Amino acid sequence: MTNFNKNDIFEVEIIDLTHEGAGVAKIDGYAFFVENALPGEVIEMRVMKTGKKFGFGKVESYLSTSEHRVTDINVDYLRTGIADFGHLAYPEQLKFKRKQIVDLLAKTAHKPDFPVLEPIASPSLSKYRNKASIPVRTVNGVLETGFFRKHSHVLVPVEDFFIQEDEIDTIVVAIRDLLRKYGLKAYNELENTGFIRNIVVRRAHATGEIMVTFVTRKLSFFKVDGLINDLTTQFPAVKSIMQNVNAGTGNGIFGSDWHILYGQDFITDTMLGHQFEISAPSFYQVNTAAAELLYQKAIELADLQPSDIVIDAYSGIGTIGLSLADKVAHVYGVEVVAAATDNAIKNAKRNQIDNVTYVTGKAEKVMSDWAHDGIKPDVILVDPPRKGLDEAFIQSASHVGARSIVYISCNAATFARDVVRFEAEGYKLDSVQPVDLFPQTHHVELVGLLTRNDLI
Ligand SMILES: C[S@@+](CC[C@H](N)C(=O)[O-])C[C@H]1O[C@@H](n2cnc3c(N)ncnc32)[C@H](O)[C@@H]1O
Repeated sequence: MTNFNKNDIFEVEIIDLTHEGAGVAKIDGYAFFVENALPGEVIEMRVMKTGKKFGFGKVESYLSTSEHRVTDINVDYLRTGIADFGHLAYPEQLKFKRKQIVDLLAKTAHKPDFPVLEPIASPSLSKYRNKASIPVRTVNGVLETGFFRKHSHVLVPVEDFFIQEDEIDTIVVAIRDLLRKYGLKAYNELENTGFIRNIVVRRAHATGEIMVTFVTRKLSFFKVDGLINDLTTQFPAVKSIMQNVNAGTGNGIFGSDWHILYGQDFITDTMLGHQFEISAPSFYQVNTAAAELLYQKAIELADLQPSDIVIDAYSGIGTIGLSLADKVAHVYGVEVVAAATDNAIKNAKRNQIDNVTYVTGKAEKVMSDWAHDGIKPDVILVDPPRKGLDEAFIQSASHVGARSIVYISCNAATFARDVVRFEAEGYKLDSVQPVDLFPQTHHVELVGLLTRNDLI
């Protein structure tokens, strides 16, 4: 076993990538993770840090570079994680994401070589994000907006975020300048002082309407009138300015205290031919055009019949359920964020859809209530957060006899775990279709279809 000291230099070959895009090199079986290094590349690596099981290295020089390397990427995008795969050619990003799903299904669900379909690419490879959550901090005595360096809270000032819509980058810089003009103080998380913690901007992809949320440490907002006047004069597309007060010291962006500073508390977008109100606390997919492809695929896999009862679990503002309601008899949706359910109910009315029922609650509890009430869904569509489904949800969902489960997942690891649980309850995995919602980043999205064994 080699002894490693900080600043030692080794010649190594990169043999793999971690799921977050770092290169992996091994010396005598000991793994080093190296930023900005791709499989096949031979580098001189400087040892930066070592632990019991693995260490971190830095590229000192490239002795050979990969044919799949993108050379004109700003390294700040890799350092901050804004685009941690930005140095890898897009077709290779897709291959890597597919392989991750294949590997996780092999490891966790004991399905070696499951025929995961070729990923559906995102229609846009950059400038696709319709939402930005930008931290505001003081750097060298000046209020700055940017992004934290990976695994840290050191702000790297950034003006061009590469994967966000241009209009969002422009308004973030303008807001930064207005905050400076009005002398507002950036948050200091070490001392829990200062005022502006984050700026959250959401822009409806189809309509161009913009919502700005100022996340502040306290309620009282110095010089807010001038700031709002300047901002709305400069950007007439701003339809909503919100304030969220977060006095906490944790990492969560939003607190629970919301105020309307200007206009309405929602913006409106169009997806798959329907209009959707979106409020600030509600989830809304960040890559609208790719999300439309994902939802279309999910609806296609559901193979809906006019007499079907569908459950849309983790329904957010109703995007999926309302997009399929005209094909079925009734849709029941459940979502834990009340503001999102409120949007879903209004969105149903706005689109003259009356065969839907949306409730606020935890999916695991409401699914069991529905089962007790005798609701017999034909299809259960789930779209949970990264932690996947609760065991209780899988139990109740499996006992109501739905012919299929359409599972949209943003985390292949929890998806693979939940496939095992559904299989124990009599379902079988039929297909897995990755859809790339997050080009240039490590994030993976997929839709899987499970069908009941006894129906085959
Ligand atoms: C990935 S989003 C999907 C939202 C929606 N289907 C869409 O595509 O816009 C997951 C949603 O699940 C909600 N959620 C999280 N935990 C939940 C729970 N235990 N029960 C119900 N909804 C939950 C979140 O608030 C969020 O709206």
